[in-house]
Amino acid sequence: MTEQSSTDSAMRTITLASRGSQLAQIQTNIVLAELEAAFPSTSSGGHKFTTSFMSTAGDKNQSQALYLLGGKALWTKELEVALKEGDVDMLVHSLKDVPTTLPDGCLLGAILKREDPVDSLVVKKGKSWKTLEDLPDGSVVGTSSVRRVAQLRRKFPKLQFLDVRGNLNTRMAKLDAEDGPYAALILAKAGMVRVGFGDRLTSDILPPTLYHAVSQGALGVEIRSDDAEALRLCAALTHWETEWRCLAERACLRVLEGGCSVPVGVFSELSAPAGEQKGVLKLTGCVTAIDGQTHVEHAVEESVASREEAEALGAKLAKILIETGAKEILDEINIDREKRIGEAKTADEAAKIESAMAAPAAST
Ligand SMILES: NCc1[nH]cc(CCC(=O)O)c1CC(=O)O
Repeated sequence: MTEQSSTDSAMRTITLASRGSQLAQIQTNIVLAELEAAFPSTSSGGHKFTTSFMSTAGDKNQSQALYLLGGKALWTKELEVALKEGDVDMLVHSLKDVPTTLPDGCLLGAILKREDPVDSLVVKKGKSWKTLEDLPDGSVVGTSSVRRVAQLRRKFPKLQFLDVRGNLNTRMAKLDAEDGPYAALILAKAGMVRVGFGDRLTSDILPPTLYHAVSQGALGVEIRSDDAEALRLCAALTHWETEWRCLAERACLRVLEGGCSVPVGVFSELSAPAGEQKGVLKLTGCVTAIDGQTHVEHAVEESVASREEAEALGAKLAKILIETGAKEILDEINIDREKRIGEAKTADEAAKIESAMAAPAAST
C-alpha cells in the first residue's frame, strides 16, 4: 500500500468497472455521475473517480444458448477477480445478472433506484403489430430467457420462441434483418430505455401475463467486503425502497435455486409512509415448468422495517411456492439435468451442462 492511500483516503482514486457493452458502459457512467455529484472534488482534494471496461465470458461467446454457457457467474466472475486483486474498486452490474450468493470477500455496497422492471415487446421494423396478441399464429418471438418462454408458452401456444443472443444493438439488427426469422423480441424495458431504444418498444407485457426477472431494472454496485471507504461512498447511492424490494426478490430466488436454474418471475411493491424507512411490502412470485405446462404462483404481504425483514419475506414466499408445487417443477428440471449430464459424450461437456444448469443467468 502506498503512503498516500494509507494516510489520506481522500486522495484515493476509485475505479468503477463493468463489462464493455454499450449498456454496461452507460450504466457505469450513471453510477459515476451520481458519485461525482455526491462527492464533488474540491481544490483541496476530494475523491477522484475513473472507469474501466472489460469483456467477460458472456460477451465473448454469443453463439451458444445461454443455458449451455459457463454457469451463474457468466457476467461477473472475471470482474470479481479484478475487484479482489484491487485493480478496480466498484463493479457496476445489472443486478438481475448478479448471482444471489456473492463470492467471499465481495458484497453489494449499493442498489440504485430502479427503472421500470417490466418486459416489453419490440416488433420488426415496418410491421404494424403492437402486442403479442397482434402477432399472426406461428410468428417467431426472440428471447434468450427461459423465464419468458416458459410463462408465455402457456398463454400464447400458437407463437414460437427462439433464442436470440448478443448485445442490444446486435439483437435489434437480427430483428430488423429482412430475411431474419423474428417477428418481435421481448426485452427488459430498462435496458432498452438506457441505450436509447425506448421508442422501439410497442407494448409492455405486464403481470399476470409475464412476471419479470428478480431485480430487473436495478443497478447494483459490488465492492470488496473490507473496503470501508467504498462502502461509505456507496451509502449515498442506495435507494432503500429499491434495495428492500430487490433483496426480498433475491432472497426468494436464493431459496428456490437449490442448485438448479429455474424460470422464476416476480413482482414487488413497497408502500412506505412519507419520510419513514419502513412500509408494506407485497411480493408475488411464480415458478413455471420449462414447457409451460405447470405454473405455481403466490403472493405475500407484510409490514417490514428492515432489510432483514424484507429478505425474510422473500424467503417465506419461496418456501410457500416450494410447498405448493414448485418442488415438483424443480425436481423435474433436476431430473432433466441429470439425464443430460448422463448423455454427455465427454466429461468436459458434462461439466459444462452441470455448471450451466446451476445458473440463474439462464433464467433472466
Ligand atoms: N439478461 C441480459 C440483461 N441483463 C440486464 C438487462 C437490462 C435490464 C436490466 O437492467 O434489468 C438485460 C437485457 C434484457 O434482459 O433485455
